[in-house]
Amino acid sequence: MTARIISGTEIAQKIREELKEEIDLLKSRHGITPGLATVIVGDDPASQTYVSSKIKSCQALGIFSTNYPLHESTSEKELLYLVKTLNDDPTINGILVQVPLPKHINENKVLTAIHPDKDVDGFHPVNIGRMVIGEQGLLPCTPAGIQQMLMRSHVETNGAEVVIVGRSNIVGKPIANMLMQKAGGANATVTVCHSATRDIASHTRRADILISAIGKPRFITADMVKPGATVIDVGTNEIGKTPAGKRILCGDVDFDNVKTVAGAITPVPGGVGPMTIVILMANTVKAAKLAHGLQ
Ligand SMILES: Nc1nc2c(c(=O)[nH]1)N[C@@H](CN(C=O)c1ccc(C(=O)N[C@@H](CCC(=O)O)C(=O)O)cc1)CN2
Repeated sequence: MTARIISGTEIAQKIREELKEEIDLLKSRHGITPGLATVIVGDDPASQTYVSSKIKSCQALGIFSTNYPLHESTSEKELLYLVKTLNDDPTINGILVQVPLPKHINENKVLTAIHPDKDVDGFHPVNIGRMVIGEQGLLPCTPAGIQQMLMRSHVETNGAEVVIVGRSNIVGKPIANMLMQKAGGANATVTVCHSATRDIASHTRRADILISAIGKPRFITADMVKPGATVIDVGTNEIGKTPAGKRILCGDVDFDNVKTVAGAITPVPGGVGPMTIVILMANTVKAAKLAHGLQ
């Protein structure tokens, strides 16, 4: 048996088509063009790839985007000043500061300086709080992308055993909360494994839905997966470069072996990654509608 492939590339394309219609209507009926500001500090190649993908996605959809590539030495004070300027800019509905930031900058201080209504990453405590209590807000892109993959692929989540490996602030913790939600959520039973968890495999083998977001290449092996389980691989681990210098990626999951056990699986690349980008686009449109009292 070989697992069904859950293609983030295909699902993201479908969502992009839906968004394009929404954006065209915003423009034709209300004269509104959603605006996204992207901020990147330093020259990390992976971050540059991701921000470039976000900008290209804006251009394809007709979202106004403006990029602020800052030098590695940019001070925290200078970055906070830029964020404040963008908070006050009416043409900008969403602000994205690419993480990780250089060590001399307090990341949480910068991310919480973004106005919650422009926090299209869904990282701000106000949006995290809204998510936890089930109120409308801006959801973090990768967790919301995973939720869309599960919903649109008709993966049964109600009462499902979900095991998440990883407890980061941008994936593990928020996806755990989202999938345990009842109203509008997955209504699942959630376990979160992390660096202090003993015998991780004893948990992963229980999972109907296994989500790995730890950044360890091929960490999840076939013996760690329940036959027929749905496996969501959030890992984007660089394991080398092509002769042309392009990054070679693999996920947290040993895809070639796990796909012989799993019932459904997401690939890397082409799985969760594209969903992160398209949910960012959706959040920017949502923020634009909110700013104009249409949401
Ligand atoms: N401000 C933010 N910073 C970061 C976020 C985020 O959501 N907001 N998430 C991650 C990185 N990330 C988004 O920026 C991200 C990761 C991967 C992809 C993606 O499309 N990956 C492709 C492969 C791309 C490649 O060739 O490297 C895939 O998996 O198919 C998009 C966005 C950390 N920082």
